[in-house]
Amino acid sequence: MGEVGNDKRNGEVRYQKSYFDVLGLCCSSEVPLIEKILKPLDGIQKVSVIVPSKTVIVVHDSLLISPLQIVKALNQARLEATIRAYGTDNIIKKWPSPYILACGVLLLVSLFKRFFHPLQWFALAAVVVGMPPIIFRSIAAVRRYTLDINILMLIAVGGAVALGDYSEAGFIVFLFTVAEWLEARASGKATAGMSLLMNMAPQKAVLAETGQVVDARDVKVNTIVAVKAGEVIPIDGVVVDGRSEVDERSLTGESFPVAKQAQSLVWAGTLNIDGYISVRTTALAEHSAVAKMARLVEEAQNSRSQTQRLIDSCAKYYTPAVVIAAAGFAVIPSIMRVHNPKHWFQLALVLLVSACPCALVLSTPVATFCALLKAARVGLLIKGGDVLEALARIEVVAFDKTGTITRGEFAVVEFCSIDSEIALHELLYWVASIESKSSHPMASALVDCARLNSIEPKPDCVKEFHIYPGEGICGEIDGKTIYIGNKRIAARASCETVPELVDMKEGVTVGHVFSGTVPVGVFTLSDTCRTGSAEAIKELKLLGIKTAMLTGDSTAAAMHAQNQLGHAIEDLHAELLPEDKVRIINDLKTREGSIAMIGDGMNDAPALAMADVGISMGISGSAVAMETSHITLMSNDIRKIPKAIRLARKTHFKIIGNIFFSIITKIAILALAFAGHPLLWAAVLADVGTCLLVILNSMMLLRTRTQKEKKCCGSSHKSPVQRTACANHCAKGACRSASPCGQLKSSSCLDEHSCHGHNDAEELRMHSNCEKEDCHKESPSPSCCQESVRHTMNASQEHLISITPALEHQDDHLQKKHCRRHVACKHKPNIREDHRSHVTSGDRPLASNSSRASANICSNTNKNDTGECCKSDWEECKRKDGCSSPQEITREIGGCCRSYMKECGKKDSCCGGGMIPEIITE
Ligand SMILES: Nc1ncnc2c1ncn2[C@@H]1O[C@H](COP(=O)(O)OP(=O)(O)OP(=O)(O)O)[C@@H](O)[C@H]1O
Ligand SMILES: [Zn+2]
Repeated sequence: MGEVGNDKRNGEVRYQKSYFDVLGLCCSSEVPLIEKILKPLDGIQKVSVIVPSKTVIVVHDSLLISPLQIVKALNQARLEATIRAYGTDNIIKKWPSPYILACGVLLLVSLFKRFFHPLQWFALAAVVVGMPPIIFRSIAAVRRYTLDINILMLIAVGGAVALGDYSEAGFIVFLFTVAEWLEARASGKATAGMSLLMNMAPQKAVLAETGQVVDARDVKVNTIVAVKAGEVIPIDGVVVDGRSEVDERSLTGESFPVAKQAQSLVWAGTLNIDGYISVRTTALAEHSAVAKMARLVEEAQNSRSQTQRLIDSCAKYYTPAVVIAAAGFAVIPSIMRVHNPKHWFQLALVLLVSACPCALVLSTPVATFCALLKAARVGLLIKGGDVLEALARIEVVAFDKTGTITRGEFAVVEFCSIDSEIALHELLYWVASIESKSSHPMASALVDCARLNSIEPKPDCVKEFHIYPGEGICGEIDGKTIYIGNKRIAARASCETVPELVDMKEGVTVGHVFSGTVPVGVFTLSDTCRTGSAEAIKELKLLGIKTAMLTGDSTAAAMHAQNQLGHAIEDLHAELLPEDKVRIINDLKTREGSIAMIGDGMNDAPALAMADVGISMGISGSAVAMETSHITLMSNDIRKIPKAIRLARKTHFKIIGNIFFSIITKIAILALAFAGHPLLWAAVLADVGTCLLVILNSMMLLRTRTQKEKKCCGSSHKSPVQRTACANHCAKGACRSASPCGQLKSSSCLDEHSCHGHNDAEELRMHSNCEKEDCHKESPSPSCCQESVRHTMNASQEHLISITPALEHQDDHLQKKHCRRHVACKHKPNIREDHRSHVTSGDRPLASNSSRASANICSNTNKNDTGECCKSDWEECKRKDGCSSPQEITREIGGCCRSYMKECGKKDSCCGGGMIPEIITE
């Protein structure tokens, strides 16, 4: 695949990154060889060798040297290099080469020498047929003064022939060549997944205006591209028109489709399932998230872990030492004229073959490679083997609260002016204008609240904007200096008193507004825990890991989250400044041991860097956090964290197993040789066999647990706890709980267990993650488990089946009644002071008077027949986050929009695609 890197299109320098499959790349011992070949060539900028996948990546100047010339140079050393074409996996040789087959047949015939002695020459013929590739590669290695496995094998075969042991020589050749072929096959399979990851984004894009098909790399930022149903989005961007569902599995590992419409962000490499959208690009193709991810994974493959470095440096001494010892065993006895020189010579040959550290050298990188690949597939970007090793040792996991444990999607509960001189809409205008410059999750809630009340924030009118990390922000607007933040901001505003809110809703975050030194406003915001937060923490506990919460938010808000999590978190720290977080991480590190920190925001970056493993949230999260962290969760599902730790631990055991196994076989063979049985063929078998076993053992990490999942999803006689666990670990190809209220099952699950057919309320609850029992008790229809359309997608991206289960005929009336009791906005304002005016986020006409005003007005005036309720506005849903169900009927009534679902998640019982959200004016 040729990929243009940092090219200067107008200038002459045009660096290109080319990928080569190098089948002759056996183990790390060949890395220096390849570097020696390529580095001196003109126009080569960087060479990276990925041993486990037999891949060489070269960054070169395409004008000075072409990929073809590079291949030629590699093949002069008999390395069997080919250019990897775009979109194809590296060549997996299905059958061994005719030479290997011929070698095998000849060897087989020679076994009959007992009956007819001259047949022994067939063994020699087998050697002759199978040897050429080994000889050529040895010559290439000798020319470059490197000692590699080919030379060792050549000496061993030569020695066996010299001893007249033709069968033995034939066996060595055959075993070696067959094992090489098997290895190539195995690593080819592992790489197939890798190149899939690299080639996720398409190379072509369609310009919306002209319909012209262009190279994705030539598309500039702010170009509108068209993406039809079934097509992969070519470049990161924002939807400007159209509506569809997008499968982001390739990026996030999440198998449920995400609804997109105007203003939604879309990512290159994700699949547009069912609608036509036009996308305004926000990045160049090479800077898209998927390209970044591919680059990181690639770099991760190249970085060597500590264990690996240790092994590599041992191997460096091991091979020459054993070769010298072998030479000693061959020469000294013959000088001393011992009575049995042949025995000693054989012993020397066994030693020589055992000098190859192949399996040992491969033990770490192959396992790491497979683990990183597996992680990337489920939406976990791990930056290297070292991180994986550190992750396996983690003893404490610290979470940031906002945006990590909670959704970070705040809703304004109250917004009050406490200064009779300042009208509410004016205050809201100031706050929203200044907040539009902030990226804090609270900021967007306040801006939204203003917009809902027909106030358009004007960030351009804000001067002297300043952020006080952990405290809030300030800015100058209309000639006034406005401070917005928690109670700490009072000190910044040089105000000594902080107005307290009386009769406040539990668990809300309180914000204060100061104009100069005068307190002018108070607001409260609420946020909810993410689906799966509690589970993730429980799972970490099962893994024996301690959990902590470090938040800049108030103690009350932290306690509220803790309550929602069922007091699962052991260590709680609130009202922290970024530097406090760093200090606590340090404390925990010395007190408890290895620590991982998970955060999303910019102010978490120092803490992420301080932790042994820093984990950042989401592709859309803060870029700084993504840079400083060691792991990025491509989706916001923190349940992936225990998964990652499990994977890391498993990899650790695999590596230990590999190392142990490769050492023990060497020792066994040498012990056998010294005990008087120098078996040359056994030594070769042990060498190539362990190599192969190490690869296969590591590849088990890539296995998907389909079998187990099928069983667990299908079985109905499991305990609820078991079923939750199973629903959660079910990944691709099995059922999976998705959003708090929506659940999707993929084809295999639907087909095999007809999950959508069962009506067992308990089962539905388990699958849909609705935590409240009364969900089903109150509404007989499976309202909780009803993402109404379940998508089945298969990898071919063409066969799209959507199954619409019979969920439409729900008892509408019952739901309405039910909803009325739960849905938000019925909250009555608590006005304690006479001059406090009040707004809630769902309200439109703003009570702009400063008197005892309370306004709970729906964002949409569609009242229902009784006149007391109104449906949530579809337009608003659309703008906020989009409809998560493609069902048109639900769309119209807005019942499916996620902001509604979010509300549902909070209320537990009202979740479902077909229901009508109502906002009640009291
Ligand atoms: N833009 C802002 N507008 C209003 N208040 C803010 C803003 N930024 C910060 N604050 C206040 O400062 C507090 C601390 O913010 P910080 O970003 O450190 O933590 P957080 O995001 O609330 O929580 P966590 O540390 O769990 O992510 C917030 O709880 C909020 O009260
Ligand atoms: Zn070897």
